[in-house]
Amino acid sequence: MPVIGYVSRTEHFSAAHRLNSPRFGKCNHANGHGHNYVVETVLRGPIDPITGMIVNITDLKQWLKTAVLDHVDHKNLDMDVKFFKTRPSTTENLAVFIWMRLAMAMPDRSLLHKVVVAETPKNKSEFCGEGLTQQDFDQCVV
Ligand SMILES: Nc1nc2c(c(=O)[nH]1)N=C([C@H](O)[C@H](O)COP(=O)(O)OP(=O)(O)OP(=O)(O)O)CN2
Ligand SMILES: [Zn+2]
Repeated sequence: MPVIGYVSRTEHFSAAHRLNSPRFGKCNHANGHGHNYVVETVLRGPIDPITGMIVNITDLKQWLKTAVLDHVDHKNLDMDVKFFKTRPSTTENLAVFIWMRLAMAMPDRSLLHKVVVAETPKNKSEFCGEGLTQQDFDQCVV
C-alpha cells in the first residue's frame, strides 16, 4: 500500500483588474489597478515507490503554464479573460478559475488538492474544488 503525500508548485503572474461595483471602494476605481499574484497549487496522492513522485513537477509546471499562466500573465483579467466577463475578478473567483483550468489539463484531476491565490501579501484565497458542477467547467473558458 503506497503512502500518501503532498507536493506543490508556486508560480507568479502580474495582471490588471477592477472590482466593478461601488461597494468595492478603491478597487472600483475606473483606472483599474494591478497585482503581482502568487499561486500555490498543491497535489495530494500516492507516492510512486519507483519514481518517488506523486507527479513530476516538470509536468505540473507545464500544465500550469499552458492552462493558466499563458492566459492571465500581463493581461487585464476583466477584459482579456472570458470567465471574468460575467463575474468579479476577486481572489476567490481566481482560485476557482485556476483550480478548474489546472484540473482540466491534468491526466488525473483527482490528484489536485488545493489552489491558493495571494493577491497581496495580506490577502489570499484557497479553493479545494468543493461545489463545482459540470456547468462550472463548461463556463471556464479563456
Ligand atoms: N473578498 C475579497 N475582498 C476583496 C478582494 C478580493 O479579491 N476578495 N479584492 C480587493 C481588491 O482587489 C484590492 O486590490 C485589495 O487590495 P488592498 O485592499 O489595497 O490590499 P491590502 O489590503 O493588502 O492593502 P492595504 O494597504 O492594507 O489597504 C478588495 N477586497
Ligand atoms: Zn485588486
